[in-house]
Amino acid sequence: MIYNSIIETIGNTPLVRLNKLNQGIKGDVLVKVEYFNPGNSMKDRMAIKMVEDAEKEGILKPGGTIIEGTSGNTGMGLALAAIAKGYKCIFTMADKQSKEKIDILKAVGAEVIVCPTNVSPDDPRSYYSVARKLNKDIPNSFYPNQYDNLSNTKAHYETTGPEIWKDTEGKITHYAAGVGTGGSMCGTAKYLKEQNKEIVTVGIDTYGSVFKKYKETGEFDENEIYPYLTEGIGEDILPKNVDFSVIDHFVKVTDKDAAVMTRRLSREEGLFVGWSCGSAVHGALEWAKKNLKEGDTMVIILPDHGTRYLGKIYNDDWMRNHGFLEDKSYGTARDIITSRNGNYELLVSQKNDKVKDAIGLMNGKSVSQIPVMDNGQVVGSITDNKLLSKIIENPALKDAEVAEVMEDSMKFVALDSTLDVLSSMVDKEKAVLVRDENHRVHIITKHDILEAITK
Ligand SMILES: N[C@@H](CCSC[C@H](N)C(=O)O)C(=O)O
Repeated sequence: MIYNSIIETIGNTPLVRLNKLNQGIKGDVLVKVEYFNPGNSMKDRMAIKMVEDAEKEGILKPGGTIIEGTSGNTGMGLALAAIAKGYKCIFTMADKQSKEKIDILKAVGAEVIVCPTNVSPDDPRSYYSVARKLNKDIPNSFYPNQYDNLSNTKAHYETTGPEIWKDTEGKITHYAAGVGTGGSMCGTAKYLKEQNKEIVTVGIDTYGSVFKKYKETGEFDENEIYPYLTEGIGEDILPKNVDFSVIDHFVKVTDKDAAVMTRRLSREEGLFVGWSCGSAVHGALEWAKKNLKEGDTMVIILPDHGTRYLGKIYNDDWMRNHGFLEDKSYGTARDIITSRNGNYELLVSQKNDKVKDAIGLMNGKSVSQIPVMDNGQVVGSITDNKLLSKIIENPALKDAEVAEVMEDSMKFVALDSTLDVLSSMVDKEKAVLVRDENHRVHIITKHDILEAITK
């Protein structure tokens, strides 16, 4: 068969049976290996659809520039579509994404702008905001917005779903996939449920992302949001492509469990896949162990290829430095709080307190950082080293209000965040905060984590 261009080779990826990692699970577990797409990821499917739909609607015109915020894979799909159709590409990416992804995008001629990860989505520096601003400033540019552009879901409704239905001869009973933009999860799930409404769908989420909590409570809980390492799934926004009505269950997977499972997929199944594939398989198998029955068929999507993570999860030093190679199972934020035996004291400063009083409080209790409150809510933080440099520059600040000198709030983490997750966060962050079952806020510092790890 001869194809007219590389984009005609998108889709029709193989379903492969797991032979080792599924030990102890009843039923058949199949994975759909999406790195067989020309851009080595599932995102090729929706990238070409977003481009062709925009052409049809006249939003993308000859000579145009495609601008997108991406964790890398959608960028690659868009870059291939752009090459075939003669467009330019500019991508914005968060600095947590692997260097390989940035290099790959540059290799196919795209311009890449790296933006900070640890800012909120509406901060002008975020990769979402920078993409939107470039789209406003650059004439004849097109911003696909994979998060809210429903062509994303449609691509999977039209291709991924039918392929799975056909290749399993309608025998699929369970479908599992990571949820990032929501397109592959929901487009495929919608198609499959239309063929057989009994099919059960399991969305895989990360710790630090809002999806699972939102599904369970209907509330967008900002306290669920904190930085995580896994690339390509999880979110701090609710994309329009996430249709919660077609996702029956969510399972959260830690960065470490995902990384370890990804390496096992390579070594035990010969599937050299990317990090979120480990999340999908770890979460799906955890769910399958409890719920799959003899005769069931589960299909799990493996979104991308392992080459993109050679410097991270496939690098032993990187894994060791993140505590991911250790065998021992870690305690959690809950354990740290329990070990305080009910001795509860959260030192805080109020937004309107005088700076000199806040310093007095920190000195008196020998602490180096405290949250700042306003009306019972955490609104910021002060740390001794930043405060010191500000006061040296301007001694009059001693008499100012704390609001004038405070920094961003410490991040909230989940009560069941493991110490490995906590330690990777306090590397970048100050201390972190956690709410217990009684909604009391506790602070966890680097010192607390070290003590818990060495106990
Ligand atoms: N917030 C996520 C990325 C969400 S999906 C983006 C998509 N996979 C892409 O390739 O652009 C993250 O933290 O990686």
